[in-house]
Amino acid sequence: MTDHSVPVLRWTDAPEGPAVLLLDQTRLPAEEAELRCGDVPSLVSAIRSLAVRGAPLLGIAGAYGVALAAARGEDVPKAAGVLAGARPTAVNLGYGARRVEGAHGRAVAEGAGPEAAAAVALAEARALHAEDAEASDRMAEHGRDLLLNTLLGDRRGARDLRLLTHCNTGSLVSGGGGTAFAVARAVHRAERLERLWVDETRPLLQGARLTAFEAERDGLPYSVLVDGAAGSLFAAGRVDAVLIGADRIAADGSTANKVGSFPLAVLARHHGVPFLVVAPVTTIDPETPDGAAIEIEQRSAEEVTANAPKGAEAYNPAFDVTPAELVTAIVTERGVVSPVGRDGIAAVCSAPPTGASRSRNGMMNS
Ligand SMILES: CSC[C@@H](O)[C@@H](O)C(=O)COP(=O)(O)O
Repeated sequence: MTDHSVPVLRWTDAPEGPAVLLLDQTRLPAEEAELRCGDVPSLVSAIRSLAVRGAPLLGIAGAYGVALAAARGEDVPKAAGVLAGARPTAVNLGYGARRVEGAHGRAVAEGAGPEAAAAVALAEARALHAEDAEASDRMAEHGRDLLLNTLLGDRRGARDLRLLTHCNTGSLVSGGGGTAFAVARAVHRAERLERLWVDETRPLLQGARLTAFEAERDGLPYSVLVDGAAGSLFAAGRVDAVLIGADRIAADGSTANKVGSFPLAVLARHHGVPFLVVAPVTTIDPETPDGAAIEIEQRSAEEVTANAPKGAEAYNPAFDVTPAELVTAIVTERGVVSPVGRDGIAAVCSAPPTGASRSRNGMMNS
């Protein structure tokens, strides 16, 4: 995993009181600066500005945010609601906030005083943080084995892999090594990565600024490309698989991820290339029946109109939805879902938390 001189996210009790400390991702790669969020409004602002971002890390931030409200003696359900709504698409944010709210509420119901209940909330946030780190390791193993042994092992022979990724999905978005990027890193450590193609990821450049930063740090061979160049790479036969993360996976396997992911899935299908989604089970939302039901965050026009005439209007969705039928497999910490559909999604959701992958109900061993 990438070592950051400033930790991606940590809790502090001292000296000025409890706070969530963040590596400010808006300032990368130029500067590794720490941002102190001493109350829920400042954390919500950091979430909205993408100082802290990426689905699993948003879950961790939401969890610590609720612990922060509890430590400050504030209205915990209200804080959880505000945090959960700060960005609508990434389901982990609400999951983390609501999980800690639940632990705090149960402690209060059992008679805990404010300090004891706040300690329970913090312990729950820490547990979620540790679980996410563990999940990264398992996803990396499952994804690497799926690529090297199952999907591409026979077809590609001994040739090393050219993997294409979009947005940023490494240790900057996780308590551990990340999701899709963690798989690329594992392939690299297996000495089977020829190249990681890094989409720059318009408009906020999470690929060019953040994934390239992580690839550089971890020594992966990589190239940055503008998002629109992916088609010519596929046409030239220079992509062996696409790896992306997810912000929300619906019950049918349809996947919301950074805008520009869906066109990659179409390209991958056209060229017969596997398209893999790598995400922890916490990113699956069984309450969302299908892709059409996923709320897509719309962002400000200013993010895309810097070079347009004054007053230009914009269409700026943060995410798009890839239909389940275009996803070759979903790699989770509990195993791999393939084919992707309701049965496989239901099976992985009910699999034991650290269990090995299974070979029934649409899940296959990797
Ligand atoms: C493991 S991260 C998966 C997704 O959260 C990631 O691909 C993504 O789209 C992040 O979007 P962002 O708007 O930068 O938070």
